[in-house]
Amino acid sequence: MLELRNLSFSVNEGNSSKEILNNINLKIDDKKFIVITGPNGGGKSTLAKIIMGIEKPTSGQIIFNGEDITDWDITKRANAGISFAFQQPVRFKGIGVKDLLSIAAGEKLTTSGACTYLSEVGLCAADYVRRDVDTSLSGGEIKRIEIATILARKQTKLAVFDEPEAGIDLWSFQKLISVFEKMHQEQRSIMIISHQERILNIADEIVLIANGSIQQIGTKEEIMPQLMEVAGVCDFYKK
Ligand SMILES: Nc1ncnc2c1ncn2[C@@H]1O[C@H](COP(=O)(O)OP(=O)(O)OP(=O)(O)O)[C@@H](O)[C@H]1O
Repeated sequence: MLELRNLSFSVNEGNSSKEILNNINLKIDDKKFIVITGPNGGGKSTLAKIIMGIEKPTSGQIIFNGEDITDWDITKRANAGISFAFQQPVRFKGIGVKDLLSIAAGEKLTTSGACTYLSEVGLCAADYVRRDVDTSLSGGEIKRIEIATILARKQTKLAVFDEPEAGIDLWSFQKLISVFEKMHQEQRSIMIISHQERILNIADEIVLIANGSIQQIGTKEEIMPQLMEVAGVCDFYKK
């Protein structure tokens, strides 16, 4: 499904270059659920942005379903079936929640159709379906609405979520776990960037990224000891 080959990413800082990702090699097979984890600033979000086409790698290749998509723009990648939920979702003044879900679905949704997706992410649909996707929504609300847009995108083959748990209350978090499990059962590939042990628990495979490099790939049992060794990360893994 997705293969990252020798992927590196650097940015210019004054007269020098700062390396953010260094020689990342990773395969995400069809229908796999992988979690990317690791300490703050390790390069996880940058990797997700490179997969979606928001950032361009300095070197390396991205192969999706056998095609080299390294030079494809965001729209082409989205049309090919890659969906992305931002760590901090974008807000749109003047666009309603129902409109946004319709854009994601690629068809004009009925109110009840839009409500189905909102209910799946634990929102009382009637309260939100007529709201705008603007700054009046709380952080947890906009996060869940964005996750609902990914559910509405039926052509999604690979869904990438950047810290979906951020700002989500405990009850809704349990709902989200069910959403990810359902997506997995629907045979979509899922990549979630997360610090949450309950998300690590349901992954097929966990990738530990620190200092811009993949440190280890394995099951939760294999990864946990190394995870705890990576300086300063222990506090982030809350049960
Ligand atoms: N455009 C940029 N210019 C300069 N530095 C950048 C740029 N983009 C990312 N970085 C730096 O690269 C590092 C990796 O950032 P990234 O957001 O990918 O980390 P992360 O692993 O997702 O962290 P977190 O867990 O805190 O979300 C950070 O030190 C960040 O400040």
